[in-house]
Amino acid sequence: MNNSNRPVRLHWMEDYKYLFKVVLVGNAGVGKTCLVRKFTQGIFPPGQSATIGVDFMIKTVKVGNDKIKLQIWDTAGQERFRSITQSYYRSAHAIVLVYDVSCQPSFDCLPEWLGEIESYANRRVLKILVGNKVDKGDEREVPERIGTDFSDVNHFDYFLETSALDATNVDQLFEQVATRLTNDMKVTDERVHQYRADATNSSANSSGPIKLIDRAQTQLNSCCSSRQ
Ligand SMILES: Nc1nc2c(ncn2[C@@H]2O[C@H](COP(=O)(O)OP(=O)(O)OP(=O)(O)O)[C@@H](O)[C@H]2O)c(=O)[nH]1
Repeated sequence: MNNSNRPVRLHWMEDYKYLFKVVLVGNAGVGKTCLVRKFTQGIFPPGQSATIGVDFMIKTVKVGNDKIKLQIWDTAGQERFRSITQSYYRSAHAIVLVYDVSCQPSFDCLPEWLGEIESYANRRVLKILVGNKVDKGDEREVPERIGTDFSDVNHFDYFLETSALDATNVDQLFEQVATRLTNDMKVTDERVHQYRADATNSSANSSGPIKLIDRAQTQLNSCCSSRQ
């Protein structure tokens, strides 16, 4: 995660540790808005209309003892909004790519969405694949195994099937996102502290403290860019 994508570290008076941006993408009608509203408001909205451009909602979750704020961006799946939604990829810490298990064409479009992610998102973004509408048992067109295989082959960090209608795995989806991002961030923070401590100790015996800190940062960047 580069500096521009580091989560906002919040002042102590705001009692949460990190704020992460999560962006949902996928074909129109796969259920992105319903997933977000189920998680943030606990409702399945009747007659949900298509999203225009982008919308966002916020929810705070607990990861261990830490409060984590998720800023969840719900993008429009319709092609005509594509240029607007692309601009939201860059600052995302996690991208949730959603298809509808009862709609084969929404699964067939996944490579196109992956192309968008590769073109516009940070290359270390957390990638989650979601097959929604599992409540539509008899109407299923995409077997779970096919979703798992696609996730593995394309190096997603996590795959699960959900239902915004009956709440299957909805909380789990966003809790996984929060947990994984928090854990990644803590590892990065520990490395930064360690390198800074090493650089400070070394500089006590050296005439070039600035260079040592620069070198530590370079090492950190190269070791942190190995994800994916
Ligand atoms: N059976 C079932 N229907 C769902 C589920 N999630 C969403 N729907 C329905 O699918 C339709 C589309 O849902 P939305 O949440 O608007 O889909 P979207 O992906 O946000 O669509 P866009 O905003 O156009 O990109 C609505 O009629 C919902 O009621 C689900 O888990 N199960």
